[in-house]
Amino acid sequence: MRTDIDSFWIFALASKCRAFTQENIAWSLLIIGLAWIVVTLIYWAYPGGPAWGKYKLKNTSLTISNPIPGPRGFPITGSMKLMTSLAHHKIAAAADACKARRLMAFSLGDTRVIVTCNPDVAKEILNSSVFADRPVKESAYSLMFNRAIGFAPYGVYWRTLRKIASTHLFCPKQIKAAESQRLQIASQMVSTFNDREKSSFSVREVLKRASLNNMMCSVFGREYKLDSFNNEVEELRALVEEGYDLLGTLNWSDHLPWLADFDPQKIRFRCSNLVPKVNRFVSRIIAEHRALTRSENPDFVDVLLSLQGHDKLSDSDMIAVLWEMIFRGTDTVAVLIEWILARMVLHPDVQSKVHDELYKVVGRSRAVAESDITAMVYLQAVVKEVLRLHPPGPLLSWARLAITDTTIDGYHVPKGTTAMVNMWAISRDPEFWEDPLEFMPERFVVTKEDVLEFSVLGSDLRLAPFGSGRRTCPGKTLGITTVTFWVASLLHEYEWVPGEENNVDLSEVLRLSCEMANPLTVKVRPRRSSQSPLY
Ligand code: HEM
Repeated sequence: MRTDIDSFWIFALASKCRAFTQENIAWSLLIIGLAWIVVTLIYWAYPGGPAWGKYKLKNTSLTISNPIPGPRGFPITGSMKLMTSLAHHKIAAAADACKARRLMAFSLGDTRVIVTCNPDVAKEILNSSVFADRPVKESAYSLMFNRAIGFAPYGVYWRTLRKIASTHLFCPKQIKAAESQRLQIASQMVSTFNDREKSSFSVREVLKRASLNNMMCSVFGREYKLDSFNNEVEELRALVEEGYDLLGTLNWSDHLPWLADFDPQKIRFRCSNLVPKVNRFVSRIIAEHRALTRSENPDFVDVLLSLQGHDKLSDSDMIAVLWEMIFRGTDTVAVLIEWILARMVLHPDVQSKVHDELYKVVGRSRAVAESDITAMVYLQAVVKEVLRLHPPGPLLSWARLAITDTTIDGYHVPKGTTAMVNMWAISRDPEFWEDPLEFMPERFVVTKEDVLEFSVLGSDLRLAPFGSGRRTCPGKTLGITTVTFWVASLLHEYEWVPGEENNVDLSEVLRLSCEMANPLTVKVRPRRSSQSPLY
């Protein structure tokens, strides 16, 4: 009330004062507007665009050597356009145009970003403790991912989760324990495809369902048949789909904070609708586990419930961790298998070499077992070659965040900068790969005794589709085991040929993972005359 009276007197006085004429107010606004435009243009003129210019101008006392080269983009928004559809292609093209493949700077609104298309610089970034944090998007916060491994800030809580993951969830014993479940799902996939033998069909639906069922079993201990409809699976599928969409969307409010109140893309609104549903779903499963006595084969919920002392998690943290596992483990695996099958259809000569290897290692009389995979050198090379040309996370899925000021490739990188690695560009670079666009699994087959096997698990940054360093993918062994075994089973049972339309379209679409833009359509021909069940 008092404030209203004060403002009344101020306006009354101002109206009497000659300085506050309409003309003067208009001039003042014009000058302020012009000053704002000038400052905006000065920010924008700096290499890398407005966010980098703002940093430079606010830190004039810092003697920052030469700036990191990069596109300016637009004033205020910077290079948002780089992050819309197929960001990995656009970023690589921009890096070429700016001659900045080693390190390029750009702005996403107020966010300073660096990106590299070079393996040495990628190693410097990913293996540095300075970049052990992640920039957290609003959607990730809203969807509780800041309490799960992927987006938890670097610190004690994140370290505890990583320790739990490596000692309990992804340890060799736990992966081995889920072998029979993978075998059963492989068998169900084979039967499903057998029913579709006569005509061409899309494989995506079956792969996504198989992958979701696999994660439902590992995480929640739920076993579902691939060909039967189940409300619980459908419910979870819808929740996961909505989550993918939200996390995969570039949220303008993350980079232009003044937009946040308006929620222009309705991301906050959709997240707030989704979270209670996820909470209800996962809480119900946790409650059921609490009510039961421990099973012999513990699932992830059992493992988390059994933790004691410092490692014990609250229910809400458990929900976040379990939800993330379903989320991360489902689409990466399905997306990668679809790319592998597409390449098999496109390169029948390579497919027949895998068939030969299957014949030698497994024979025709029995199904593939996981223990056969170690002897299948050529199949493993095929998986690596597909990871090289079609990494599910071409920009390594989630970026890193600089915790302190640091130096990368001789350039000053300030605290709070987001760092990305364009793995897609690195693994197609002719400087590091011979005939990089050719599909040649042979490049990964060790021929001479003195040549070391190429590991894709993060030690060689020319191909590190699971990332590297402290925040490398904890599910990589599980992921690669599942993919290789399922592909071996599918190729052992069938020959994969083009569908009626006779075309395999390798165009990509980048959501949370990089998928085939047009789902693969195929026909199958059984290879083993008597279709003996696998299980
Ligand atoms: C083909 C399969 C997979 C691929 C290509 C893949 C790829 C990746 C990549 C590139 C990262 C970021 C690494 C970095 O920043 O250095 C990541 C992180 C992560 N992945 Fe995977 N992943 C796969 C399977 C899985 C599976 C099966 C799970 C779990 C069930 C999983 C759970 C995670 C988690 C929790 C993180 C976050 C780690 C952290 O921030 O500490 N991933 N993954």
